[in-house]
Amino acid sequence: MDPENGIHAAHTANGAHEAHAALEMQAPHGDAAAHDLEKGHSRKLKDATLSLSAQTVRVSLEWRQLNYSIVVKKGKGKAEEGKVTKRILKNLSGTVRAGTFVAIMGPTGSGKTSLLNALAGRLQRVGTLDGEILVNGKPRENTFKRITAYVMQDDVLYSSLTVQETLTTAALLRLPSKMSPQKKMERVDSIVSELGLGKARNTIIGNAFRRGVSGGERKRANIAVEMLSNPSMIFLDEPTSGLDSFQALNVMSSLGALADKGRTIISTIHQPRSSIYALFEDLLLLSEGEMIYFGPASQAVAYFDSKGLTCPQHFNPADFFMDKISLDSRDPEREKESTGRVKMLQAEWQKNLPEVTPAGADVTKGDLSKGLEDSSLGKYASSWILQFRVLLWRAFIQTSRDRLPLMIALVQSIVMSCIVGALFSTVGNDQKALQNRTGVIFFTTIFVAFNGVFQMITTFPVERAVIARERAANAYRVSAFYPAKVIAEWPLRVIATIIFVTVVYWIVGFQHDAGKFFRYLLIGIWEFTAMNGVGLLVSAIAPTPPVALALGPLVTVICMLFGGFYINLNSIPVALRWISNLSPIKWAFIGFSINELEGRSFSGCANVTESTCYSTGDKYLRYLSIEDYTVWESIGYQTIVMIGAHFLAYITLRYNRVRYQPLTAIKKKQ
Ligand SMILES: Nc1ncnc2c1ncn2[C@@H]1O[C@H](COP(=O)(O)OP(=O)(O)OP(=O)(O)O)[C@@H](O)[C@H]1O
Repeated sequence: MDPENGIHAAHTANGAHEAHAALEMQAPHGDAAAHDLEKGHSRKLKDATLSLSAQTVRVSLEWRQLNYSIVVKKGKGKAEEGKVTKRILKNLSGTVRAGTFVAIMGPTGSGKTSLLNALAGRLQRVGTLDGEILVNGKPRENTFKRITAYVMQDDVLYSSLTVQETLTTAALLRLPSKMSPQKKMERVDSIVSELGLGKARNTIIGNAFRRGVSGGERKRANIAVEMLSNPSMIFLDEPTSGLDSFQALNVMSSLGALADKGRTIISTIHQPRSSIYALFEDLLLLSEGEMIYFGPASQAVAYFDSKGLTCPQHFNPADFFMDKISLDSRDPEREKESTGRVKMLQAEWQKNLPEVTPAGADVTKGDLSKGLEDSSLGKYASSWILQFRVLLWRAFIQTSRDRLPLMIALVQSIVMSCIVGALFSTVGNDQKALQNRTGVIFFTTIFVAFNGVFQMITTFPVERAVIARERAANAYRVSAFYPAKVIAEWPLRVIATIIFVTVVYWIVGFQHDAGKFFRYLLIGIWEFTAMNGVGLLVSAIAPTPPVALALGPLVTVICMLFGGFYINLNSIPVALRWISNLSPIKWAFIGFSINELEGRSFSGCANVTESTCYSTGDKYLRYLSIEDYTVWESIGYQTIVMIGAHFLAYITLRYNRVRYQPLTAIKKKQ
């Protein structure tokens, strides 16, 4: 079957189906974002397949003498002085015409992702990139990012949102404010239709622990999010990784259809099956950072044939090329033979280069700003307040549906409060009771602290990948994201702390006074909120989730050490006292202790003269060196620590971001 006709036929059939499915779809309920969603859904799908290409400017891309190298090691001894530089991309030149579907193929480590990232402006600020990259004949500028999309290899999406909700939030955030909500929803519908996501529309994205859409649908949802801004050029890194061959064909067919509509598609791919290979218009083969072939995919077999490498009949050309351009290091003989072949192919390509990709050939000229839907826009498409509302809604939905972490915290609270209750229920009122009461108080501070930190370090580091992607696309400000996240999640996360503190307070038999109880509860809630900030700070600093999981307990234990229980606050060396002032555990311990012990009498000192006998709680507070504070002062200091922790977490999140090589300042090779 002609793959192109196949795609078109499937696409048209899908279009009708999606339109029908969209009309039947249930709109989620909730706040303003959801309201926008409902409006979008209740409308008639007048033009579900509204052509995105109508507004798309055609974009071509050229690159000349592109070199990318990184310093992998710096020598120590004199003989090794200087740097060891690894050349990842070597003198690459080429042109991608507007509206073509280009596949970048090559063995692992050949530089495919590096080239894709260099062209897309997503190469991290590691190493040196030089050469020339032109878009429609001109150097890239900031507009370039707004008319292009980049689809990462990993599908980083919120697992508990449905496909529809994922796309709706993305549309509300990324499309210009002056576009009406209805138009935004039309855009969502049209993309759902274009990418064949109709059936999956109301299914959650899912993850390894929770079944959601299929791998192919998740990949298409990922592509759909990036498609919302109606990009003229789409870069994709291994869009078929992790998919079975049928799903892979579906995804690649969808991309082929997008190219047919005038978009330029550049995608890396590992080893496509022959029906996927047939979808590519142009093929770029890389080996060891050098070009082996770049031209029509249909002529690649003939090109290899002309170099003495004949592809057997009925053999997948992609497999054949990979066999011929990979280095085989299984034994020295094979390595020598394969190295010689790759070098020959690299040299042959260099000879052909001026003829095959003449500078400026087939280059589309055109003003990129014509591809912008709102050229007056600043860095962000939507206003701060809309971003805040949408992110608040999303954070609430994600957290309330992601029940496992909440359930774990809840079960921990119930189990631990029962154990603590059983252990301390006969705590009494004698001298031993003093030790027992302060023991249970300190244990409460520790439990609440771990609860606050763990709920963040087990969820937020994973979420950071999504945030990184969204920030790279300038979807929203961190100043909108951070408060929305904290405010939306807090009511759900704090429940475990409320249960623990309440049960322990009454089972142990702390003072039967409503005012005292509510102050005690407030101290616990405040400590939890402060430790939430510490958890977010740790997660924002940690480069990976495992680092966050290691760092979180470490920081909590330090807070514990300086908490005033293991070491008397006056015994802490003066130079280190500032650390204890930063510990939410210390302020909670002080608040809890004063609230419970102040004004309370303890038996067992009638005939005792030793100063270690404490007839009143106030005496014991003096012994703990916390008699100078009041409950409200401890809450006040805790408030400062809480605000400080959240502020630092926000600042870290804001500035600890991936930095890319500049778009324009590529140095020309001398
Ligand atoms: N930041 C970096 N530090 C060190 N080496 C790097 C870095 N980035 C890329 N490389 C190296 O450059 C080479 C090309 O990497 P790249 O990811 O572009 O290859 P690839 O063809 O996409 O590989 P794969 O198919 O395995 O994803 C590899 O040897 C890789 O180890």
